[in-house]
Amino acid sequence: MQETPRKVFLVGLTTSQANLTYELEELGNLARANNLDPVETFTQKLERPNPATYFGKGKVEEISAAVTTYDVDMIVANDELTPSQIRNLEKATNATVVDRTGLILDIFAQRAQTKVAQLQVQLARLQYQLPRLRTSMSITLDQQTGAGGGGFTSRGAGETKLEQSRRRITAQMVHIRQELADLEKGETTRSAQRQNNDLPNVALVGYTNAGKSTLMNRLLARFGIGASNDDSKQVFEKDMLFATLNTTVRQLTLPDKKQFLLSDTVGFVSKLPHSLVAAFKSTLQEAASADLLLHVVDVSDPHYQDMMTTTNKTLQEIGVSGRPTITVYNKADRTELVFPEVTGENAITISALDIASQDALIDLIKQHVFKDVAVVNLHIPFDKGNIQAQLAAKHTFLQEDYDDTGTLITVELSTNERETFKDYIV
Ligand SMILES: Nc1nc2c(ncn2[C@@H]2O[C@H](COP(=O)(O)OP(=O)(O)OP(=O)(O)O)[C@@H](O)[C@H]2O)c(=O)[nH]1
Ligand SMILES: [Mg+2]
Repeated sequence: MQETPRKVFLVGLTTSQANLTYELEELGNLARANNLDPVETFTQKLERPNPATYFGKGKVEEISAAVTTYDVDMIVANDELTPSQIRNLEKATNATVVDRTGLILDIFAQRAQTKVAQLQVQLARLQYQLPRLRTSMSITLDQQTGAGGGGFTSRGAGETKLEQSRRRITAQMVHIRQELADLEKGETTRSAQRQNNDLPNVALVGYTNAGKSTLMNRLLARFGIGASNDDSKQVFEKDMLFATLNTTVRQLTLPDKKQFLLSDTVGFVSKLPHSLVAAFKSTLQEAASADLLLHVVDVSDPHYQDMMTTTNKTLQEIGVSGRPTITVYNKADRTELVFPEVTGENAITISALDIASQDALIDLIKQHVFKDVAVVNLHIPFDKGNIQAQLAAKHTFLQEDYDDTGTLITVELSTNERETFKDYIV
């Protein structure tokens, strides 16, 4: 059963580049996803954060007073704070201070389903926790990760105890890295096998909650193996932040037998902690090696442009750049926009829930990933029936005829396939 949400303050700074309205709305969503209830927001305009207390002195006093008035015991900060900023703010306000990074790590920890995701998140948390052992948040983290055994509850705890915790965490990190390396070896093999498969690889990427998994499921229901009869191939979709943490790859077969692989990936949010970005780099290999990215955008969100910028920045950070991309403006059913509508070579407005939209998107994907196909004529001797079967499994023949020695086939082949079957091309 869900406990009553804990009341918190959201606090943030307007620095020169920040879009604080967008970031605070996002922070509120992150807080709510952690069962926190933001009751008030405090902001201040500063060139850069105060190195000691994040806010200036006056603001800290204002917040301290409000902590008493509102009877709030937790403050959520919009940036990643330094360990000493957290400690000083906690001392001044008498409340627990959590930063954006801590919140995101907690959500990921709750959502992680697979062994790899769990280890990656745990590693990221320990890395975050290590320099923060003397903040009150680390006590909660301790209990959750079992890292420090929930050992010290007062800030005056002895250096030895602190040293012990540090050592334990470091040892745990070494262990997890080893376990991950072992697990990833298996994953690399699988991914290499897929590459041999020769099928174009299309990856769904985008901001969290944009509708990536929904789109994947709708397309799978129609074009997946076994199609709608097979629910086990469906991925998890839900109206929540970070519903998906691990990458799923599925094969789609279109009515004309053209095939491609579609992968669903973790969603992004601004200021995604570096430790998590690093941790999920390997999970995001599918996106990095994709022939085509579908950048899914929730166009019904007033902040969708900021979300697009966030996604592009994150992709760059994980080393995915210069990939051919289609921007998919999704959830148009919640707006006044016309859909489905192709708006240029690389953009389309759709609703993932709408069949006509799915078809229009598939057409656009085909134009991109099968653009190297060409019509060829093949002559296959009668004793090479296996070659003909191989082709028939993947293609609808445009024409089929016979002569004395074999079958004459007209079919669309990709560059790779034209190479494979070059002996039969006439
Ligand atoms: N109205 C409407 N809702 C949609 C559409 N696409 C997705 N949704 C809803 O949006 C919510 C989030 O969808 P998901 O598919 O889980 O989003 P995601 O991009 O996979 O999110 P993460 O896994 O968190 O990154 C769900 O409640 C969906 O039903 C759409 O085209 N129209
Ligand atoms: Mg998802």
